[in-house]
Amino acid sequence: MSKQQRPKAVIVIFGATGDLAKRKLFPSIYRLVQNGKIGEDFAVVGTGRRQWTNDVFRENVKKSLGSNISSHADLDTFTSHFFYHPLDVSEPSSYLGLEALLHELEGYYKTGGNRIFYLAMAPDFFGIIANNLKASGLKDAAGWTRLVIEKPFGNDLPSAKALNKEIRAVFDEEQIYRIDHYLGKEMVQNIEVIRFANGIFEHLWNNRFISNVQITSSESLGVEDRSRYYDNSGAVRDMVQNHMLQMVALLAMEPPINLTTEEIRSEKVKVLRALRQMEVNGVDDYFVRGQYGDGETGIGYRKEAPQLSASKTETFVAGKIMIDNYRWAGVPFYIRTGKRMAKKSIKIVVEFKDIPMNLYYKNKQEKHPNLLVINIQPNEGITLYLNAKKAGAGTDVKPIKLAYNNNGINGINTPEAYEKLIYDCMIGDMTNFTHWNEVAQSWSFVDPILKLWESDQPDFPNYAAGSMGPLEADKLLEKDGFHWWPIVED
Ligand SMILES: NC(=O)C1=CN([C@@H]2O[C@H](COP(=O)(O)OP(=O)(O)OC[C@H]3O[C@@H](n4cnc5c(N)ncnc54)[C@H](OP(=O)(O)O)[C@@H]3O)[C@@H](O)[C@H]2O)C=CC1
Ligand SMILES: O=C1O[C@H](COP(=O)(O)O)[C@@H](O)[C@H](O)[C@H]1O
Repeated sequence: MSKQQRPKAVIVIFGATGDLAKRKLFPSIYRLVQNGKIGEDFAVVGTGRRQWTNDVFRENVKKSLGSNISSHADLDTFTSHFFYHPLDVSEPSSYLGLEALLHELEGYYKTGGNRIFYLAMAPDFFGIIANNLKASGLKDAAGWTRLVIEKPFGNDLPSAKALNKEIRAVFDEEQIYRIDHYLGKEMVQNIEVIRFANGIFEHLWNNRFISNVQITSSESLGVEDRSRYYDNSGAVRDMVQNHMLQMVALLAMEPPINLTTEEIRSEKVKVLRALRQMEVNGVDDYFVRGQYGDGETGIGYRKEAPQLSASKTETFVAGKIMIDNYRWAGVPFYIRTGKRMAKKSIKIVVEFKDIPMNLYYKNKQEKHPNLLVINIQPNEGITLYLNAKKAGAGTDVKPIKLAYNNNGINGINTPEAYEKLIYDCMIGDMTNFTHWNEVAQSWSFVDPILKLWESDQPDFPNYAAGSMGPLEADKLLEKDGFHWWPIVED
């Protein structure tokens, strides 16, 4: 990429002393610079209430990169682009000094007056920050201004609508980048290509040939030091409303008429609109929840922090999602996600229907349906499970697999999701960010689950740390004649 094409901007991170900035944002910006995607024309301004200096901030940025650095000289040059401005976001006067700093940096780094405001903070602050960016004049930059908003966007549909109204009073929809980092994952982006660039799949991609789809995002970690946030959120808000439903939308959408942001988003919205809406008293037929107790891999959720001792927050969700449209009528999309499960894995299994008559199995009850597995993490790739003849005499069958592994050199995955999304924001590509209509439809789908689960008393804990979740999650599929395909690393 020539130097002229590299995007230029000052990136202001609200919440720069927090976990997300440290674990994801700084390392991603570093890699973008290392890979030549951004050049010299950038600066990062970190904010938080902590009274840090530029030097302290730069030390923290360095630490966040761990051992993933090419040389110490490069590192000093890199962190010299980082500046810290202490600020309490709810205090309008604290924004004044920020404008002066941005002005100075824009002159020095020749960023064309382009500004990204990245809100890496709790959602309660999103509206306040947007209003203060307007009141202080910070949003009226000489170049373009973009607002990146972390999830969760609201707490339910009414609060999301209120938040959206507040933000839209300041920013246009085209300036709002609602980030869902799953949309930056290589293999999540690959779903569209696997589907629409392969005749052998696309023609079979419907209710005549697919019996069910299973999407798992299991984590081996618990809530770590995020329990304050997590306990008010739970797995439905934290994972289902956003990441899991986005994967459902990509798997189920119709081919867009072209690859523009508008067309792709609009196809996803159509799927989300077609999700079968549950009544509160019908949720139990479709969704089950869990919370981990003591187990092989650790202590129970309620013991992780004093304020969790009687928590009824779900750390696991499994659900059956029906898409009531022509292509998908009758095909369950099962999802499950949870903390402290047996392993970290993100995987999609597309199970194809059985052939009408089974000539080759010895045992007529035996079934080896064809599966297309999309491995998202930790391995990236696709595996197709087929049946073939056992070598030797006779026509006995054995399942075989064709596997494609997308991992980079030495098993290092392709660019980190945040790296791609920060870059997309810098070049103004909103395709892999969620439009308000997607967010609203997703809340509308999960709201009945939240309503029911907030109103009754669950029997927690109901799964052991290190397991694949509660028995109810297995029963959910068994009653339809299916079972979860085991999570093996293909
Ligand atoms: N961490 C993660 O893995 C992920 C996080 N997210 C989302 O990212 C966002 C941030 O999460 P995370 O980094 O974990 O949160 P943290 O609690 O680690 O960080 C919160 C940040 O907000 C700052 N802050 C809090 N109150 C104020 C205030 N009044 N004025 C100025 N700054 C303030 C804190 O700085 P200080 O203490 O210095 O004031 C800190 O930098 C959330 O929306 C979360 O849902 C999304 C996906 C994953
Ligand atoms: O958004 C979130 O995602 C992470 C899981 O992300 P992954 O890329 O590691 O699959 C989850 O741990 C966190 O609770 C949630 O807020």
